[in-house]
Amino acid sequence: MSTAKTQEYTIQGKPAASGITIGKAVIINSESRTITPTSIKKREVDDHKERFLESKKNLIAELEEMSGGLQDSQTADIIDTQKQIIQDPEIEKSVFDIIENKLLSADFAVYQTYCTFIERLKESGSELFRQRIIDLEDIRDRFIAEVCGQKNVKSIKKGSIIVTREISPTDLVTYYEDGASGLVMEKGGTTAHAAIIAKSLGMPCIVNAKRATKEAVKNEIIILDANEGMMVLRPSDETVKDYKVKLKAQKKGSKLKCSNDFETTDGVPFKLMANIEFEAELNNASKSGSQGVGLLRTEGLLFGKRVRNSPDEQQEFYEHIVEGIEGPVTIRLFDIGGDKNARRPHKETNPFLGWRGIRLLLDEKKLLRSQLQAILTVAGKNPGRVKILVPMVSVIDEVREIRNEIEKVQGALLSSGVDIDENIPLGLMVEVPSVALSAYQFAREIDFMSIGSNDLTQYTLAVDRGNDRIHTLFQHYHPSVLKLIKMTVDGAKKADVEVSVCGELAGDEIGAACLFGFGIKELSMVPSSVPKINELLCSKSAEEFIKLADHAIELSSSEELEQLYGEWK
Ligand SMILES: C=C(OP(=O)(O)O)C(=O)O
Repeated sequence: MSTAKTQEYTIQGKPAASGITIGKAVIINSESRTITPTSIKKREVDDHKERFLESKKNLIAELEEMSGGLQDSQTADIIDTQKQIIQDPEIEKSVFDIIENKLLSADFAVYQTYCTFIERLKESGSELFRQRIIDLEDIRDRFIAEVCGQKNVKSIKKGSIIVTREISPTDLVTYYEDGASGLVMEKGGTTAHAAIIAKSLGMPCIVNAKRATKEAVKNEIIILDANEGMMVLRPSDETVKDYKVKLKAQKKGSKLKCSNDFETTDGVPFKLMANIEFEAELNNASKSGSQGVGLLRTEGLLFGKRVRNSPDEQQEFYEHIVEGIEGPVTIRLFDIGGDKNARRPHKETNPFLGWRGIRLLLDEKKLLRSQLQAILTVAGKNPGRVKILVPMVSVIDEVREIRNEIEKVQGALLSSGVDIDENIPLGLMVEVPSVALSAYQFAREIDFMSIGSNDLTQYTLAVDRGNDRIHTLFQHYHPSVLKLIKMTVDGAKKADVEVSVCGELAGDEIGAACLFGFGIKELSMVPSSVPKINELLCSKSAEEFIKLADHAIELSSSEELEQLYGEWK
């Protein structure tokens, strides 16, 4: 609900992806727990019933996809129960009754129906029904997101600015492909997954914009100035005029290509790579001048309306990426869990510390093997170009087990006459402090290491990277994070293994300068950051970066590093 403000005013957030855009607001309220009743006309009844049935079909299909990839019987049971609930004729009867007889919208009909059932179960006080309640709440929220999602996707016009509490990366890409030009999120920090994708797509984005969905009005023109971390509501004609001038300058000034060679003033070479997840990012990645893909996130293949998880579908995707860019492509195995769990059946109290990344894949062998089969087939066709990266490693056995799995799948491919790349490099993400602290021991087991500074920061500082209440504590320049990075470099060097960084720190000026100073010669980042980091690393000698890094590691806080950098630069 909007306030009665009629004058221009701004909402301040935090810049997550730079740029300015002017467009009509599209409000997406992804927090669907309280839905207010919306009346509909008699002639709209069929449309709303149809919307319900369509959403039901999509949810069932999604659950079936999920159970196709999952093996453990507990998970299969939960999925089965959820399917039964969705297909329960009582639910459909109640939803239709609300739509037809009370003339209320499909999202509210779903909401009220599920809430009534949940209340009944709660009243029974039975411990046995507890899991049922969780299932019902989960389905209710997904159902509403699905019903509303269809409505919202249809109403997106080219140039629209998405204003939402939070959004999944796959939904964001869908809106981007429909022409959305910017993103305002009420929740999240600058390393929330959707914010990273927005940056990669070149969409201006701010996070932490309090009350944005309440204050912005659907279809009203707003200005998103992500350089200043704010959005302007009800802008005056004069403000719009000023911003149009800024927009023109932005178009002229946007530089997508590196203008320097990839070496410092004293000739020390470095590599700058791109982080991508969707085909939509490929164009920016190759235009940016990056020397390959240092991180291909693959979770997008499993969620939302883009599900493509069979080996053939995955193979097509990986091939498209490998063909679409020059240089090596590092494919990270599915990193499901944490904030990338929108459609997972298990609810966990601490998802970031739970069933995530490699932990999940080693339990879900069918899913793991289908991905390995696809990657290894593409690697066989493009020898020397594909690397495999393992997410969320915390103990050494996980690395050994995954190597074993790779060998098994390679054996099966060879016996069916498929070429393989026998020397495909296997690397691990350094995200958990246990790996950084024992870097040498881990490095001996693998071919390369890639530091995921986003997760390494969250696990070192015990700060949920997406939690807006504590976002100021998420400090990737924190001396303890830098010390762990340095320890990783030292351990890897002893084992003669290369280290790169693929977290946001690599695309950040202060971060990149220190990382290079620590001796890290490969940095992977959102494509739009490549030219800026190239310019920075080409502007000084390796010795100067080393001096900065040596000094940085002795500091006591992030603020001190920012100050030091200002003086150093
Ligand atoms: C690159 C990283 O992974 P994610 O996809 O979780 O941001 C990281 O944690 O730094």
